[in-house]
Amino acid sequence: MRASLIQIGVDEDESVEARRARVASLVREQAGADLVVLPELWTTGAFAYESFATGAEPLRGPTYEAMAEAAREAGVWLHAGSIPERGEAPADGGPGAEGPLCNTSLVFSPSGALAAAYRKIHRFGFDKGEAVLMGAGDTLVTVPLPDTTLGVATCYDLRFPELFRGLVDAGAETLVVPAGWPERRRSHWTLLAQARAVENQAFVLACGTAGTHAGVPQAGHSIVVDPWGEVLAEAGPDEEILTVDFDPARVARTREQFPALKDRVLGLPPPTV
Ligand SMILES: NC(=O)CCC(=O)C(=O)O
Repeated sequence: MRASLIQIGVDEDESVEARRARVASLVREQAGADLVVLPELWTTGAFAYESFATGAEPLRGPTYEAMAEAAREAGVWLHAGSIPERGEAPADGGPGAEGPLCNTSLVFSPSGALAAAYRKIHRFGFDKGEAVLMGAGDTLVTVPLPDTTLGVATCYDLRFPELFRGLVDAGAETLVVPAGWPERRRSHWTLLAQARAVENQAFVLACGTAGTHAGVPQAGHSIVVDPWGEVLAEAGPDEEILTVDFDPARVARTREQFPALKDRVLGLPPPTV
C-alpha cells in the first residue's frame, strides 16, 4: 500500500480559499497512491482560535466539496484532515441560534463519497481554546479499506491510549492521526506515535502541519511507524509530501508472532488500601 501524507504549511499570509485550491491540487497529484492523508484544521490552523467561528463550514461545505472532487479525480482514499464544522442550529433555538462547532475529520473513498466523519473526542486547551470553543465527539470511527482497516483519531487524542485500544478492539490495523502539533512539544509527538504503534501492533500514519499560525510554530515531522515501533519515514519541519510503501499484512503477522494483545487483563478491581 502506498500512502502520501501531505504536511501542509499553514501560515496566515495565505487565504483559506487559496490554501484549499492548493491542497486540492496537491491531492490530485497523488494519483497512484492508495491513501492520502492531510493534517488537522489545515484551513484555519489548529491554534487560530479566533478563526474557528469565522472559518467554520457545514459538513458538506466548500472543503468537503473540494476534497471529494480531488479524491475522485486522483482515485485515492483521502483522509482529508479536519475542518471546523458548524452543526445545524437547534430547531427551537430561536432567531440567530447557531449549531455547535466540532473539529471534524472527513474520509473520502476513491469515488469521492464520504466514507466517514470523525468528531475529535479529546479537545485541546484545558480551560481555553479548542476545549471551550468546540464540542466533543463521542463516537469511535473505523473505516474499512480493501487491504486494511483505518482507525481515526485527531492530534491531542494521541495522548489517550484507551481511545486507540477502542479502535483496535473495533478492528483497526492502521491508525491515522491528522494533527496541528506545536514545535514546542515535538518530542512528545514522535514518542507518542511510536508508543501507539508498539502497544497496538499497528501502523501509525501521523500527519502534522508546517509553518506558523497564531504565533505557534508547528512541528512538521509527520511520521509513519510500523507495528514494531520502527519509524518507516519522517518528514522535516517544512511543507513536504511524505510518501511511504507499507505492507498492511505485517499487522496480522506481528500480532501472531508476538501475541501481546492477547495477554490483556481487563476489568481489574481497584487497589485496596
Ligand atoms: N491541536 C491539538 O490537539 C494540539 C495538541 C497538543 O499541542 C499537545 O497534545 O501537546
